[in-house]
Amino acid sequence: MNYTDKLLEVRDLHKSYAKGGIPTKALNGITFDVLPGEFLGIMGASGSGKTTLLNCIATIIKPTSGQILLSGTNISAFGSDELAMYRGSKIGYLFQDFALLDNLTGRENILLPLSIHDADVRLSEKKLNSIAEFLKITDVLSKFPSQMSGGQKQRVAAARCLISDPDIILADEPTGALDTKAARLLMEKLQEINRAKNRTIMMVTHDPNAASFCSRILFIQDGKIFHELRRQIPSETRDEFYDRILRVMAQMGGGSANVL
Ligand SMILES: Nc1ncnc2c1ncn2[C@@H]1O[C@H](COP(=O)(O)OP(=O)(O)OP(=O)(O)O)[C@@H](O)[C@H]1O
Repeated sequence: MNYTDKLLEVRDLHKSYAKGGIPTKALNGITFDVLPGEFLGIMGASGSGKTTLLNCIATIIKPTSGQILLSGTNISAFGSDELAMYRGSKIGYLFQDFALLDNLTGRENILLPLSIHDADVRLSEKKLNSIAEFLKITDVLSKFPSQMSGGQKQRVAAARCLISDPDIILADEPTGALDTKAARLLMEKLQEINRAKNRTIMMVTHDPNAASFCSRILFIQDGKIFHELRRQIPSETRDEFYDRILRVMAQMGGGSANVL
């Protein structure tokens, strides 16, 4: 593996879908890097290509052209064994709708990635208990997803991401199905995961409030990068960063937080 100080390098990424015979250009030449320890937000109007970008990095879909390198290794060239290893241990994916298995308890859902890899049971339990305490989900570990609140489900999903120590956590609208209070608690936890646990996070969001927890934001328009904002840490408060996010959103169209 080639050494690089960039965790992720996305180079001239294109993705076209053939929809009803008419190709849709979802990504139209996207290039950026992610450094270890960054909390990168991806914003943009509906249909601008955010999920497509995240899913290319997650190897859920294949780009039409361009390169994605993780720690210097081109993931687009992976064979099926390497892909399975990459998905299982290098990335964690947090979905808007949690993607928990309904017939498994919180504990079983969280341990699932480890049980697939035959991990040491006692070590796994120890790790699980410390992550559960951190995410304030200890009391729901023996409950099924149908017995949990939305916020608890998303924190269980976050614990499932953390348990396999991924290099990067990809999150697609993780607060999209949560009320304001649960969304805030999740974002505070993600920020702590990023800062105190030094995890790299890349998060797609429509919500400027959620985005204000990020250290940098890429704004996507028509499959291209339109603008980039970087939070001045520690001098810039989250409120000040939020105001700058709103201003870019206004420039991108409509002037209302709801348009993106
Ligand atoms: N499987 C697919 N087949 C055909 N077209 C698709 C497919 N997935 C996405 N698209 C199209 O690609 C473009 C980008 O979609 P994408 O889901 O990446 O946007 P997005 O920014 O995540 O949108 P949203 O914020 O609404 O989730 C859109 O025009 C969409 O209709």
